[in-house]
Amino acid sequence: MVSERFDPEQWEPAALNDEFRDITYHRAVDSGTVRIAFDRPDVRNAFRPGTVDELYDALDHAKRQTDVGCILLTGNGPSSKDGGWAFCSGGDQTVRGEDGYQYEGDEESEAQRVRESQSDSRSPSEVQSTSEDASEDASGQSPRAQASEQGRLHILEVQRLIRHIPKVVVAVVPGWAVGGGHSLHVVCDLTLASEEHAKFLQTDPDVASYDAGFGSAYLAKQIGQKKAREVFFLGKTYDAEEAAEMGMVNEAVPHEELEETALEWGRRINSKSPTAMRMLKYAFNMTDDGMVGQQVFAGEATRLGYMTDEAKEGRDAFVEGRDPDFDEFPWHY
Ligand SMILES: CC(C)(COP(=O)(O)OP(=O)(O)OC[C@H]1O[C@@H](n2cnc3c(N)ncnc32)[C@H](O)[C@@H]1OP(=O)(O)O)[C@@H](O)C(=O)NCCC(=O)NCCSC(=O)CCC(=O)c1ccccc1C(=O)O
Repeated sequence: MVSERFDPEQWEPAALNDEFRDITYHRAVDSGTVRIAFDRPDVRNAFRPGTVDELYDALDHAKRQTDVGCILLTGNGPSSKDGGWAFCSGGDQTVRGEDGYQYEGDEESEAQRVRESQSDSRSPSEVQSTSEDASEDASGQSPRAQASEQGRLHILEVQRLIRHIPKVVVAVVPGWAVGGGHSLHVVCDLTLASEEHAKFLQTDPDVASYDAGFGSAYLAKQIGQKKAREVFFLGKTYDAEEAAEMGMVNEAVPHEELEETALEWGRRINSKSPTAMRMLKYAFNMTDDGMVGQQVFAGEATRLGYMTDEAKEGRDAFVEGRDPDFDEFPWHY
């Protein structure tokens, strides 16, 4: 069983699913929707470094599927220990070291294996680095294979991927969204929550952590400064209805309808124009993302420009060694 509310008739395992240990990755049978789920329910779906690597890989894979328009990010459950539900409870505090979260056990062996296999051809700093885009990794290794001796804080790379992925990412919250898990739901485009079990809580300052980026500053854009400061400074727990009233949850639905509603949202999203949805996501991001936001939006504008006959004339003229002739193209106003 993947998760109690998971309907196996509606999903098939996606590529990479069998390689993952801490997450599951499925694709809907009837729409361009994928479901990526934390799969550590006994620890409220806390993430360790390997979890973050897998999450990055799954998101990066989903990003590249041109027939996928919607990504559901959720948490499997319930806990086999006490029946509790969670979206994600943030960084696994049991593996937190002095400079970040540590790979452990077989993750360490993986780190050692990767270091040994790469030591002939790469400097130590290269071995420890990751790029935001897996395809840009000089070694050709997936981020999953980049287990490091150093502590990691790379959930922020996942946050940036969610922010820039040209698809709609929906946080589907069946239980606790806490600490770094709360920040993840904040950075997702939409949040759908279980009426009965979803709970939203920021414990970052309790464990001397601080997401000073999207987790706090972007949250304040969603729910206002006073409320966002309350979330962090008082550490109150909010249920799904309260979170919806605050503006950080789009809708609260009965727990047993959560996954079906999420799939229905996926179908609605996939029925819309991919270009329009991509441009809208980047438009929403742009005002908060500074020059990077402008660059991402501008890149898509350039892509649209390249698709025109006008752009083809510019390219063809260069390739054919002649002056371009733009006379037939109007100066639109
Ligand atoms: C989530 C709780 C509120 C749930 O409470 P409750 O329902 O009473 O259940 P518990 O009995 O407490 O928990 C059940 C079981 O799960 C274990 N567990 C829960 N959360 C974690 C966790 N985060 N790490 C490890 N283990 C966890 C718990 O110990 C129990 O185990 P048993 O063996 O059964 O006893 C409550 O559990 C809770 O408050 N959890 C801690 C939440 C927390 O503080 N999370 C960390 C916040 S900091 C963070 O997430 C990192 C931030 C971050 O990502 C980041 C920030 C800035 C820069 C970079 C980064 C980055 O990249 O990491």
